[in-house]
Amino acid sequence: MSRHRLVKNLDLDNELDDFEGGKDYDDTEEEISEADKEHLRAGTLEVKEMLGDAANQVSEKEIQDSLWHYYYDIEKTVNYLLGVAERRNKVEQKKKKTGCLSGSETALSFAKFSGDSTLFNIPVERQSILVAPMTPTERPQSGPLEEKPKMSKLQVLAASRKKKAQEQKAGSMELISKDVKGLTINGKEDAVRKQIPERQDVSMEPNTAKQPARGFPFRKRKDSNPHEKSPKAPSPRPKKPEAQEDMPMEVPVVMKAEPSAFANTMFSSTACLTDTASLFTMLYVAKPTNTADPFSGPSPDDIVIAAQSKASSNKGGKGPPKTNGEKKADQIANGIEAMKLDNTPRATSKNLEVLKEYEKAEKKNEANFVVIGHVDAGKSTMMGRLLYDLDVVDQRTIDRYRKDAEKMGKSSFALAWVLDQGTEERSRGVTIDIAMNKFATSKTKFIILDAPGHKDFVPNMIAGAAQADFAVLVIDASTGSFESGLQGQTKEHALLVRSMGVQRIIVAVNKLDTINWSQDRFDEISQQTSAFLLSANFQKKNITFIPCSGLQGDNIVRKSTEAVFTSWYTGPTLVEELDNSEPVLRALEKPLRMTIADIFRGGVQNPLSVSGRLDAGSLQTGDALLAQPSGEKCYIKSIDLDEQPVPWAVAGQHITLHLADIDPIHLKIGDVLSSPASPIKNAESFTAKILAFGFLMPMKVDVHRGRVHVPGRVKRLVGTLDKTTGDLVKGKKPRVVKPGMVARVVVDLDAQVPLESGMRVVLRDEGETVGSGVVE
Ligand SMILES: Nc1nc2c(ncn2[C@@H]2O[C@H](COP(=O)(O)OP(=O)(O)OP(=O)(O)O)[C@@H](O)[C@H]2O)c(=O)[nH]1
Repeated sequence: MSRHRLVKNLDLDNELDDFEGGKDYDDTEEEISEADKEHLRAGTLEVKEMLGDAANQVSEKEIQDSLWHYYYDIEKTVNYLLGVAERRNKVEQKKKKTGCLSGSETALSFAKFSGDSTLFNIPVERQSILVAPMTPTERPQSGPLEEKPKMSKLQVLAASRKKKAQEQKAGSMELISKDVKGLTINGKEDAVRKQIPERQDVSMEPNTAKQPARGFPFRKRKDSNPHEKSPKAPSPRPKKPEAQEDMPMEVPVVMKAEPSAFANTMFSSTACLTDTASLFTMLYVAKPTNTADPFSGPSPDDIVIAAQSKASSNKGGKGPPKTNGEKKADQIANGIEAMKLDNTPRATSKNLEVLKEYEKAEKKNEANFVVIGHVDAGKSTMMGRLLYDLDVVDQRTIDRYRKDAEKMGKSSFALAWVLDQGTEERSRGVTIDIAMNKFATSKTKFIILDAPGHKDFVPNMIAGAAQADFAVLVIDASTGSFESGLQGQTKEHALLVRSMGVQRIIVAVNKLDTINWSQDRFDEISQQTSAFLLSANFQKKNITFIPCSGLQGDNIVRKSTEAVFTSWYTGPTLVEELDNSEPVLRALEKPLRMTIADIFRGGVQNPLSVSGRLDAGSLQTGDALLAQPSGEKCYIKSIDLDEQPVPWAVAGQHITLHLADIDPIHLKIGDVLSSPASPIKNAESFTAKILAFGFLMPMKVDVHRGRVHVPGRVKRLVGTLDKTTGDLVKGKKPRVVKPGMVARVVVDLDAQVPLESGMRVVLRDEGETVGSGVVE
C-alpha cells in the first residue's frame, strides 16, 4: 500500500493525539534538518517565481507545506497551489459581488476544491502517479498558519514516524558498526582510487547543484525487466555536506566511517551517477532530437514503475524523506554489502574445450520465437493458453488472475496476464514490453518472446525480434479486424522480422470462435496473408497457417472438438507445428557475442548479473569478457542456464552471467559482451543494406539495434540495389528511396554503438519505421 493510502486510512486526529502527548508542535519542528530548511527556502523561491501573480494568493507556510508534502516536487507543488490560488480568486470575486460567501462555498468538497486545478486535468492513465494533496480542505487556508508557526498535521505525523524509524535504525546501526569494524574500507578506497581516478572526484563530491526536484525515484525504462534493480533513488533532498553535523547522535558510525569512494561510486544515488555523465561517455543516453518520438519521455510503464518504486520505498509508512543521517546510514550499509561481496575470489577457468563438451552433452533442440501481430490480435492470450494447457502455469494462478481481472472489468484478459505482468499492462489491457517465458516439448526447449502489438511499442517488438529464430504471427480473424490489422502492425511486424533475418513464420489465424469456425474466412485470410508474406521475401516452404482460438484453447495444445471446425481441419495444432521446427544452425565457431537483455544488481552472492542470448561463440566460467561500448573488462564468476549453474554455454542459449571486476555503471541493456581476443568494435557510422518501409533520404533517424536505440542520420544514399541479385543499380545516385526499394545507405550515429557486419538495424523516424536491414 502506498504511503499516501496508508496515511489516508489513518484517523489523523487520533494519530496526532497519540503523538502530541500534550506537547506543543513547535518542539518537533526541531526535527527538520538544516538541509531540509535550506531546501524548503530554495524551493519556496522557485515556486513563488513559477506562481507569478498567484503567489500573492498563498502564504509562505502553505508553499512550504506543499513542498514538504510533494517531496520538493516543484511541478506538483505549483500545480496544487495554482488550484488553491484560482479557487481563492473566485471566492474573492464572488465576495466582491455578494459581499459574503454562500453556504455551499464554505463547505467545499475535495472534488470541488480540486476540480479546477491543473493537477486533475490530466489523462486518466497518468493520474495514478499524482498524489492528491491530503485533505486539503482541512488545511488552514491563511491566518492561523502564519500566526502560529506550528507544524502541519502531516508534518507532525511524518515527524512521529521519523522518530520511530530513527529508534529502529539506532538498533540496526549497532549491527552495521560491527560490520564496519571488520572491513578495511580505506584500503579498498585507495585501491579503487588508483584504478579509477576520475570517478573518485565524482563520488567524493556529492551533487550539490540544483536538481530536478522529482518526488519519484529515477528508474531506468522498463525496457528491460521487472527484476532489474535500478540505481538508488535520488535523494529527495540534496545533501549538504555540513548537514552531516546535524545527526551525530543518531548515527555515530557515520562520523567514523564515511562511505568509501568505491562504495559511493557503486552505490551512490543517481544524483552522483548523473554527475558522472560529464566525465564518462554515457552511451545511448543522448536525448533523441526527435521530440515526436513517443519514447522520448517516460513511457506509461516508466510512470507506473516510478509510482510503484515510490510506494515501495515508502512502505511501512516511514513518512517524509529520510534525513541526511539516515541516508548516510543506508549508504554505508549498502557500501558494506558491496565490500563484503567484492571479496569473492575470482573463478579460475578450467580451460574446457567447450565445443567438444557441447558435442558430448545430451541436448534438446532449442528455439526462440517471437509472437507478433496487430494490437489485440490475441497474442498474449494465446501464449497464456499454451502455457496453461502445457501445465507450465497452474490452475490456482489462472483462477487468481481470473478473479483479479474480473474485479478490474477485464475478465477476458485473464490468460493474457500470464504474460502481461505489468500493472499498466493489466489495467490497460495492452502488452507494453516483451514478455519472456519458457516451455518444453519432448523434442524442443522453447523460449517465447511475446511482443507488444501497439504501434507505440514497436521498439520493444524490435528488441524481441532481434533474439528470435522464427516468428508466430497472430491474426485476428474476426470481421473487420483482419483487414485493419493488415493496414497496421500485421504488415509492419512481418516486414520487420523478415528484414531482421527471421526466415520461418507460423501464421496463427485466431479467434475463429467469433466467426463460427468458418473455413471460407480462414482460406481468404490465408490467401491474402500468404501473398503479402511472399512479397516480403518469405519463402513459401517457410510459411504455415494454423487456424485456432487462443481464448478457448482450440488447436493450441489440444485438438478442437468443435464439429464445424473438425469437419474441415485435420492438420497440426500450434504446438505440433512449433515442434516441427528444424534445429536452428548456431554460430558456435564464431567469436563470442552476447547482447545484454537484462541487468540484475544487488544479489547477495552475485551483486552484478546480466542475462541474454548468446548470439555467437561460447564461453565458460572464469573467462574474461570485454563490454562494449564502455571498453571495460570483466570476468565470469558463474553461469546459469534455466536457473541452474552450468560450467559453459554456447550460441543460441539464454543464459545469466554473474560477473566480477566491473563497475555496474559500465554496463547497460543492449551492450555487447565479447572476448577481449576478438572484440566487437564500436561504430559511429556504418553502411547498411536497407529495405525502405517509407521514403528514405538524407534525414534524421533513430537507429535501433535490438534493445539499443540511438539518434543518428542517414548521411548518404549510395545507391539502390537489385532485389534479387543485391547488385548496385547503375545510374544516377538516388535523391530519395521509395518504399519497397532496397538501398545502400551510410548512417551516422550520435553515440558509439557496438556494431559489426551482419548485424540487423532498424531505422525509425517520428515513431514510424522507415527502413530495416543489415550492416555491411
Ligand atoms: N473470442 C476470442 N477472443 C479472444 C481470443 N484471443 C484473444 N481474445 C481477446 O482479445 C483481447 C485481446 O487479447 P490479448 O491477448 O491481450 O491481445 P494481444 O495481441 O496480446 O494484445 P497486445 O499485446 O496488447 O497487442 C482480449 O479481450 C482477449 O480475451 C480468441 O481466440 N477468441
